[in-house]
Amino acid sequence: MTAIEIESLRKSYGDMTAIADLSLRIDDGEFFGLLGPNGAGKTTTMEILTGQLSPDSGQATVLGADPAAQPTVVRERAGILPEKESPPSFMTPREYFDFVGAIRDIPADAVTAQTESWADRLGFTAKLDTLSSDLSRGQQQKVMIAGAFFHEPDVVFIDEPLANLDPIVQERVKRFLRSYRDAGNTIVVTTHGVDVAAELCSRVGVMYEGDLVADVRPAALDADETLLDVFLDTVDATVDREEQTVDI
Ligand SMILES: Nc1ncnc2c1ncn2[C@@H]1O[C@H](COP(=O)(O)OP(=O)(O)OP(=O)(O)O)[C@@H](O)[C@H]1O
Repeated sequence: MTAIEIESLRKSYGDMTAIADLSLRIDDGEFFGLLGPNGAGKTTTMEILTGQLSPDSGQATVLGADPAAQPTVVRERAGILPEKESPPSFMTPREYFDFVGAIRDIPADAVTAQTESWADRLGFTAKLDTLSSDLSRGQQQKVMIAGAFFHEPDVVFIDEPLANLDPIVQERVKRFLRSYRDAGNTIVVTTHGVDVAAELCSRVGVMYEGDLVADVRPAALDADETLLDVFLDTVDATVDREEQTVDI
């Protein structure tokens, strides 16, 4: 089954083309990584898939629903962790989780169980009743990760999941993400961490100037080839091709 389908997607900001004719299919149960240099269009793609932005043309569907036309359908079934998002400064993590539980319609006892289990898993039990404004950036990131999974979404969109986390917590988050995918869920991450993508993802798409320029299965790479090699070679080859086109 297809979890995410993108067909001839285009999005510009004024004269700036952020997404140029992007097509991509992600199957149920894939752990998909979106890589690309700064400005490649990764965040714009994620924002379209999560219903935060409408495309200029083309189609995108998430679990069969159009995020632009049916944003609440997508938000109900998807977990979203945008880049640089923090829990509200005026709430404690416990209050934030109660809030997430309320808007997600999760029974109170399940919210309590999830709160305790996530605080234990990521090591912030002692901070559950501290105002978020008094948490470190990494502690805030832990709270946001937990909140994205509270309603056990079928599809999760995560921007830089390991940002600001110490190495011990990074390992715990990686282990959790693998187990979540092994349970049949679909995960889409955007990251600049090529090593992280190689380690976690079953499939990696490389974007450059709004287009997909490589589609790689890290496990299928030759022993003497790394994902970083593929990434650098693909981007270099695309830049060369464009420069030649301009010369002609
Ligand atoms: N609101 C906006 N207004 C104008 N231009 C924008 C806006 N948002 C993004 N862009 C431009 O669109 C292009 C794609 O941006 P996007 O944020 O999707 O890239 P990205 O791959 O996520 O980059 P990064 O890795 O740096 O986060 C960039 O050239 C960016 O400057």
